[in-house]
Amino acid sequence: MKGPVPVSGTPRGTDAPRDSGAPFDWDAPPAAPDPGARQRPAPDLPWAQARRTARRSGGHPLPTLDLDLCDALGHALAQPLVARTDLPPFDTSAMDGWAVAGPGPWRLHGRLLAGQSPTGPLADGTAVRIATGAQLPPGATAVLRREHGAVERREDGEGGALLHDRAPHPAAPGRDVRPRGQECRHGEPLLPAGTSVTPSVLGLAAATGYDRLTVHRRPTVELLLLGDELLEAGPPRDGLVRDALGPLLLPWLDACGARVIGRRMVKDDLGLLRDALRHSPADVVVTTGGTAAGPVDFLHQALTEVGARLLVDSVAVRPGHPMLLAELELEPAPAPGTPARRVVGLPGNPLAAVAGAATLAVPLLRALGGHADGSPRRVPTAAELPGHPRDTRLLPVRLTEQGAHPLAFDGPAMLRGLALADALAVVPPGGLPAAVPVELLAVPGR
Ligand SMILES: Nc1nc2c(c(=O)[nH]1)N[C@H]1C(S)=C(S)[C@@H](COP(=O)(O)OP(=O)(O)OC[C@H]3O[C@@H](n4cnc5c(N)ncnc54)[C@H](O)[C@@H]3O)O[C@H]1N2
Ligand code: MOO
Repeated sequence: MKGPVPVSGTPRGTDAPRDSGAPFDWDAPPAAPDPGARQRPAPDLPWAQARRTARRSGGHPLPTLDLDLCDALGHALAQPLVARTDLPPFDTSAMDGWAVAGPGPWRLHGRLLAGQSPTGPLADGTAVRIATGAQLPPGATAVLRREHGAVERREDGEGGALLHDRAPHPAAPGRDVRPRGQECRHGEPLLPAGTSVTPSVLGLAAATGYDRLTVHRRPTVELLLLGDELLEAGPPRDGLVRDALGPLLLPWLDACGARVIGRRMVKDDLGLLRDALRHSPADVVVTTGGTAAGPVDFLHQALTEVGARLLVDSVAVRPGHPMLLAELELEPAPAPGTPARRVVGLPGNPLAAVAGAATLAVPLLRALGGHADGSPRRVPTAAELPGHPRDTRLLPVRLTEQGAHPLAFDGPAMLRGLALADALAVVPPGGLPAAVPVELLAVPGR
C-alpha cells in the first residue's frame, strides 16, 4: 500500500521505489486492443459527440443550497428568480425638478427627497420640489425637470412662489415619471432556473428584495498535475519544465463554476496515481499529462485498476486528441443519488490541455453545477482558418470588427497564441475560408 500522495512542493525522493506496473518495452509494437482490459467506446470520438457526452455525464445537477447573495456568485439558480415586489416599487421621479399636478403654472410647496414618503396628495395646480428616485405624491401627473422650470417669487404677502413650464414642449402627463411596475410586477418570473449568477443577477435579485438565493452546489474539483519533470517555481532547467497548467487551469475552472479544493503534483508512479484517483474528496478529478502511451503514462492503467468506466477515450480533435473522461464508483457507496466521481484526463501539452478542458471539463462542470446550456457563439471568419485533414481543430483566434483571425504560435505545446486569444475557433476538418460563420469557445479569462 502506498502512502499518501505527495502534496505540492514535497517531491518524492529519487530513490523511492517507482510503481510502474508491467515493464515498458520501447521496441514492442503497440499492444493489440484487448476488449476485456479497457472499455473503449470508440476510437477518436467525433468532437461534438465528445462534448455532448461530457455534458450528459453531468446527469442531474448537484443538490441545492440557500446562500446569502454575497456567496451565490458563480452558482446557477436552482429555481426561477421571481419578482418579490413591483419594480419600481412605487411611482418614482426620473429627474431632479418638481412633481406637478395638472397643467401649469403651479403653486410651489415643500420638497421630497429619495427615501422620504410623501405626506399627502398633491392638489391640482400645485407642485413640490422632488429629487431623482423620490416617491411621487398621489395626484402628481408629471415631473418638470429643473432645467425646464422657472420659479417666480410672488409678492402677495404669503411668501408663495409660482412655477412656470419653460420646456420646449408642454409637460405631457407621465413625463419623467417611472411608473410603479414599469420593469416588473410582483410574482413575475424574471430569470429561469439554470441562469448563472453573475454580478448583474445579484443586482436584480437585490433590487426585487432577495437576501438569499437557492442555487446548485458547485462541483468540487481536485487538480492532479502528473509528471516528474514539473517544477513549481523558477525557470526551466536540466530537462525540467515549469508547470504551466496549475496556474492556468485553477482560476479557469473556478470561473467556470467549479470549486477547486486541491491542486497537487503527482510523480510518475502508478500506485500514487491510483491512490490519488481512488481517495480524492472531489466530485471531479482533473488530471494533466500521462494520457498517451509513453513509458510513464499511467493514467489508463490507473483508471483500469480503480475500476473506472471510460466514457470518452480519444477525441477526433487537434490539439488534445488523447483527452479522456471516466466515471468511477465511490467506495464506500455514499448516500443514494450521489453521482459517481468523474475523472477528466487532459493531455500534458498545454494547448492540448486547454482544448481538453474546453471540450470535456467545462461542459461537465457546467452540467453538474446546474448551469443551462448557452447558445453557441458564432462570428464570421476574417481570414482563412487552417484545419486538420480529418479532425476538428480548436484554433486560438483574435476577434476584430471583421471577425476571427488566426493567431501564430498555435502548436499543441505552446501558450503564446492562446495568451492573446479572445476565443478558440472550432474549425471543421479541412479548414474554413474567409467570411463564413465559425463557432467560438471561451478561453481562460475571456
Ligand atoms: N507515440 C506517440 N506519442 C505521442 C502521441 C501519440 O499519438 N503517439 N501523442 C502526442 C500528443 S498529441 C500529446 S498531446 C501528448 C500527450 O501526452 P501526455 O498526456 O501523456 O502528456 P505527457 O507525456 O505527460 O506530457 C506531454 C508534454 O507536456 C508537458 N507537460 C505535461 N504537464 C505539463 C504541465 N503541467 N505544464 C507544462 N507542461 C507540461 C510535458 O513535459 C511534455 O512535454 O503525447 C504525444 N506523444
Ligand atoms: O493532440 Mo496533442 O494533444 O497534439 O498535443
